[in-house]
Amino acid sequence: MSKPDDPIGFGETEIPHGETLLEVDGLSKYFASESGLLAGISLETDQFPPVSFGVDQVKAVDDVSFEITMGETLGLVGESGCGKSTLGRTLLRLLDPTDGTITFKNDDLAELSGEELRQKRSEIQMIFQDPQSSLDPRMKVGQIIEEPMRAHDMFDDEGREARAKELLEKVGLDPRHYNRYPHAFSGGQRQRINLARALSVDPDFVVCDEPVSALDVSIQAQVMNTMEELQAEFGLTYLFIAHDLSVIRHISDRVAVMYLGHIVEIAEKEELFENPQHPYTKALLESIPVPDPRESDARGVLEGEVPSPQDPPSGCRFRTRCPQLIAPEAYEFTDEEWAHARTFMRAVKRRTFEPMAAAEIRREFFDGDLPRGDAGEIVKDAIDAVATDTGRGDESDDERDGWEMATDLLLESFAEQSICARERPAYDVEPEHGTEQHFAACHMHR
Ligand SMILES: Nc1ncnc2c1ncn2[C@@H]1O[C@H](COP(=O)(O)OP(=O)(O)OP(=O)(O)O)[C@@H](O)[C@H]1O
Repeated sequence: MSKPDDPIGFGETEIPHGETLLEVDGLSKYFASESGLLAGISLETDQFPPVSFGVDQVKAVDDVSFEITMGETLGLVGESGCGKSTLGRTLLRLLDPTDGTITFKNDDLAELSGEELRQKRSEIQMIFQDPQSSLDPRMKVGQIIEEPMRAHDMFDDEGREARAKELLEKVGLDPRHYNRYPHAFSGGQRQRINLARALSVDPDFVVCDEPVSALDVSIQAQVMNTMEELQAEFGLTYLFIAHDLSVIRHISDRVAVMYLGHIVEIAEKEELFENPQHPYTKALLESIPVPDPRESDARGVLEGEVPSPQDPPSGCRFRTRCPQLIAPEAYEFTDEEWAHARTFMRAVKRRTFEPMAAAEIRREFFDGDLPRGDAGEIVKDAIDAVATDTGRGDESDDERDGWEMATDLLLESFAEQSICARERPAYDVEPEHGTEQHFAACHMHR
């Protein structure tokens, strides 16, 4: 925490350590999928007039809610494209939110504009991944660090220089390098310059977007350690975005896991790593490379592609890849029958097996026994549609072949009827480690 007599701090902030600093509620950010005159216009040959004017939107962040408390580091992790950067930028109002509120110290940032927003911006800063391109090569390090202070009319020239030099030292650089240009510094040092610049205006909250991803592993830990020291000294709160779980584990107090625009799990760090409750989190944790290659075969992998954020799955967004998709209640599946049907449905959808006779498919996927009742009839029709001896591929009069028919039949009858497709999950789980809330968006916890 910065002390009032600390020459570099501007005094205590009014929010006590551990109290809510930022609260995000129902935040969404949609992008128009294409810019230009013809964006959103599509040709539909089977209708009249053959043109539709649907606005295609990329739902990069979709109805996200969470809080960050004063002095903590919330890690935000997820695969590339899941919306992490968009969320970070929207919090800072570098992007305008489509919907929702961002309450920062009692102000709704989503509503602020003009001078009010400009004022707030000194309290929230951002550090980006690429320390190379975020530093203007024509400016000296001192000018770079002083720039935000100048923009916010802080201090006179002398005061700014004194603060810049002090900050250089605080971030682990030599204050005598004040007059050097960025190219004279290594990647890790350049990220330290970025840190000094962000801290120059004494922010409370720093959004760190993959700040160490471009650095060598050996340098990553050093920069993170410095960030932790600065956090303790200046009472900073971090939202730390990374795709690398070992980085997240190093620095976070709590962790939020993002998938396709939604937050699917939030928990204290130890709880999340030791007691993950969302199948996506489990898959991410299992995909961490292990030093012993003999173990690697046994590890789960994320199957299938991430669906398009333009047309995300209903209900749980992870359901199309989830190994634990819940059986639809309309049928009386046993656990084993459902496991077989689910595996078969995925294999047909992805066409992961060579065409074979119907009896062979039954043996391969169902141990020879189809599910009982209506579910069995559906599976039988699907098998017949793709099997070499009963396949209807050649007979179909439109472009749909047997695989497509089988895929549609199985998905519509089973996957789309699951609670996972019908309702968006949101549950609190009893934590095994610590006392913080453990949120998991998975119907297994219903
Ligand atoms: N300006 C934009 N216009 C249209 N779509 C965008 C824009 N910015 C991001 N997107 C889309 O929004 C989705 C989320 O992107 P975002 O960059 O936030 O993800 P991310 O998790 O930070 O990924 P990465 O780690 O690769 O940066 C992606 O599908 C991306 O293509």
